[in-house]
Amino acid sequence: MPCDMLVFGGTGDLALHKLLPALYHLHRENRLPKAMRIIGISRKVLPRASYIELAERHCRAQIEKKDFIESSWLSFSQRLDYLAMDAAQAADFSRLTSILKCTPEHGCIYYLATAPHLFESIAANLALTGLAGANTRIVIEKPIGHSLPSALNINAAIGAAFSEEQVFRIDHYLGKETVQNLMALRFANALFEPVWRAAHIDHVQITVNETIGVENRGAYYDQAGAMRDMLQNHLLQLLCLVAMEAPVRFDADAVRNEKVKILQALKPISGLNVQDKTVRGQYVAGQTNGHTAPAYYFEKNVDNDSDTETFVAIEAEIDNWRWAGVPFYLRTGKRLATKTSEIVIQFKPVPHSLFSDSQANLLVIRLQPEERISLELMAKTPGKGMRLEPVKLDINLAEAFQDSRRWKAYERLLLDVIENDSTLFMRRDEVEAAWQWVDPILSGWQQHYQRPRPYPAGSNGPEQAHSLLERHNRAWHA
Ligand SMILES: NC(=O)C1=CN([C@@H]2O[C@H](COP(=O)(O)OP(=O)(O)OC[C@H]3O[C@@H](n4cnc5c(N)ncnc54)[C@H](OP(=O)(O)O)[C@@H]3O)[C@@H](O)[C@H]2O)C=CC1
Ligand SMILES: O=C1O[C@H](COP(=O)(O)O)[C@@H](O)[C@H](O)[C@H]1O
Repeated sequence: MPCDMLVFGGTGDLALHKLLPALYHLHRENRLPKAMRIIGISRKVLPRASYIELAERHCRAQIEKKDFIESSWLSFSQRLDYLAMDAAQAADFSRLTSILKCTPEHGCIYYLATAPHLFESIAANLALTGLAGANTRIVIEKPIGHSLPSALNINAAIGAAFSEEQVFRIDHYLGKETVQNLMALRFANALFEPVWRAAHIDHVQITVNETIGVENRGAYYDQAGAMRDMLQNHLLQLLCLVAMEAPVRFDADAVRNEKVKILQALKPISGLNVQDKTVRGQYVAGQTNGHTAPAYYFEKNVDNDSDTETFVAIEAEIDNWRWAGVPFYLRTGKRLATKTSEIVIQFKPVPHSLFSDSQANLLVIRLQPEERISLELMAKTPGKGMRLEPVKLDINLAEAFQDSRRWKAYERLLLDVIENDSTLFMRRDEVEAAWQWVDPILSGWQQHYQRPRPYPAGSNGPEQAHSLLERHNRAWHA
């Protein structure tokens, strides 16, 4: 169906760095509906030509030189338009009716790339203006709220204006190729299913380490912290994909039914337990990428006495038959030594070892910086005697599929919205179940763990995050 896309927050960081470059790629590959217009919206008064200049400047910086084709940009820019309005003001929405064609034959996608406090009023005003009909969709960004009550309010307000099928709650980690490959690995190969359970798996690690600090997002981040910014959404979604049962079909409801069961089975962590099961950290000054990075509390728009965590590690457990007794170690943080996102499945050792140097198998699913899947197996070293060493069965996904361009997460997800496929988006009950687990940890922190542990920028995080595993004779995958 032909449609237009309205990007509320069209001059913001997300729109300029992620959404417009992704839409450009889709345009260049002829994936966008023919006459689809992309209309940026924010309060700043800007002529259309200046918006196009702003978009071009950012797209040129984001897109690889070889992919930025002048003629493609020119035709893409013809799709771009801009409207200055205040999305908090109901009266301003009447301006949309004159520029939008919301008919049964022509749809409209509303992408809310604004702060979450605007979500409720935007949804309500779109409905009041008659712009929330069946041919429309609304996309909202994580984090959805900052707690369960606020998420319930946002979901209720969105739900009052749009039906659940029209709502796309985006978590860009689900758009990453290797994350989708995790489903292929688990459910398209007979090999892993028999061993994918407590009897054979010692523990699972999910790591999303970043080298960047809070950049220009201090005002938002200081209110959110690593728990709300990353763990409540991206890491819990990864955990769901590792742990869920096989869905009966690969469709939105079947996949999301299985994911929500995992979130509901997470063993609660609350009260004093947070001191045992979680680690909060905050970076202080240190060396990163050859320069000195300031302490978090000296970053722009961050409170000088901030208690916000820039690092979190958790030992989580899933109370169900498949996973009883298997710890899932989650960690994420900013200003760490390396940018690494990976899922590590540590298998149990063989039940009876014939060889003194045998080690348990390890499956590493690397999302970033490169996409690869590697399985460490024990093998005999050449020559006399039975000396064993781990060797890797290693698939570099970029090399395995050399002929195809690797899609960025937002490209895949934006196309899914356009094609009305919500399989890789979070359903309302998933978001609420995730907050249900996270909220008691946040209140446990307030009462029993207010001060985060300091760690130098450029390090591997606070010492306590290592002790979390070492006390059980385990270690984070290096
Ligand atoms: N940046 C990122 O990488 C990511 C962001 N997100 C989420 O995306 C959303 C946007 O984040 P981000 O782009 O960083 O935020 P920014 O602060 O960079 O951008 C906010 C945008 O909203 C506009 N805006 C603010 N108030 C209004 C208003 N009343 N009416 C109309 N427009 C308004 C701003 O323009 P103006 O002030 O001119 O009105 C600006 O264009 C947030 O929910 C964030 O959590 C999620 C994942 C990653
Ligand atoms: O959602 C977010 O994700 C980014 C990390 O995304 P990645 O794709 O670069 O791994 C993070 O920097 C940001 O704080 C957070 O809001």
